[in-house]
Amino acid sequence: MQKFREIISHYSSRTLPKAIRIVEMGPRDGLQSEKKILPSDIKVEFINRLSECGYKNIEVTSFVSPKWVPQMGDNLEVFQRIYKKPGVTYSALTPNVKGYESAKSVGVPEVAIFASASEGFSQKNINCSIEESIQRFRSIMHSAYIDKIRVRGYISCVFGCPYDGEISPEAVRSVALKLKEIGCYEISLGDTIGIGTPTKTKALIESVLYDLAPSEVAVHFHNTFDRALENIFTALEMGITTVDSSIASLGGCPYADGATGNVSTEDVAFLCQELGIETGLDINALCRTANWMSKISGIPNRSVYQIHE
Ligand SMILES: CC(C)(COP(=O)([O-])OP(=O)([O-])OC[C@H]1O[C@@H](n2cnc3c(N)ncnc32)[C@H](O)[C@@H]1OP(=O)([O-])[O-])[C@@H](O)C(=O)NCCC(=O)NCCSC(=O)C[C@@](C)(O)CC(=O)[O-]
Repeated sequence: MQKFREIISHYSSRTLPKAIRIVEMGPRDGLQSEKKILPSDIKVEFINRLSECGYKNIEVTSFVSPKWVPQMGDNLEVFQRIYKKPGVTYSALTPNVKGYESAKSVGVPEVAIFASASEGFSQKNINCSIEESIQRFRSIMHSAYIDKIRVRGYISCVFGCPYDGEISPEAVRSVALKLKEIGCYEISLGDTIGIGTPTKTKALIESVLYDLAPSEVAVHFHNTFDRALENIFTALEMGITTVDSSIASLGGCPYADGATGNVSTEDVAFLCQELGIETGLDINALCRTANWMSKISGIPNRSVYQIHE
């Protein structure tokens, strides 16, 4: 809680947005690197519970190769079985046209393509160079435009890469511009290995805001070194209003050893509440869902803000 106190005292005098949108990552980024593959029944119930927490956006699964990420191998079943609450957008990751077509076959209304700011991670994660990935994504964009499916873009390794080391803000800016040019409505900046700091966050956001409006940028921090919350509030000060997070701080990345989960949704929502920022989320419902998930899956709840039932 000391961290919370520091953030509240540091940011309460700053200019922050009145409201933000939180995109829930738990079912996808959260579960994709868990050693244990959870039964589809649990995933479906998990997403149904999340749907009652007040989100507008939940990333449900990924239509990637099951040989690469077996944890998401039940993508079709999970997407088909979840209750689709009106007003909530349920999205999924698609790395190529094959994934896109599978997602479309079960009525996914929004997909996300995922590029990297580093060549090494691009090769390890999606088996092609950055430039080749952009070409693949063009084919997805072409179909998505015809099908009226919205496309979000991710950039991984925005500060550093487990294979290539430090990444410059200019490298991220260049990929962000390409994703915008091919038609992504929003680009989420992924600190995949969680090495961001407020100073680095400021430099990165300044760089991408040369080409993108703040409303076209989201931030996606993993919390490896416990800096994610400070980085988020630095981004909010700079006009960003979309934050990716994961309930119970679930997650990691199958191709970035040692990276821990996304920043906790409960922690972000609680701090926003204390700072007078509207998230639309019911914090008690979030905490109960995190407790349920942790109990049924055996995955620890790593959120700082918890309720003990
Ligand atoms: C991109 C590929 C598929 C290339 O993988 P590849 O092996 O180069 O693919 P390929 O086109 O050569 O095909 C090989 C086989 O895979 C099949 N295949 C091909 N595509 C699909 C598909 N979509 N769905 C199901 N199956 C597929 C294809 O049909 C074929 O099957 P076979 O003939 O051998 O039986 C692979 O590398 C892959 O799936 N990678 C995804 C890895 C992944 O999900 N990583 C985690 C994502 S998280 C992330 O990136 C970071 C982020 C977004 O969270 C932000 C952050 O945290 O910072």
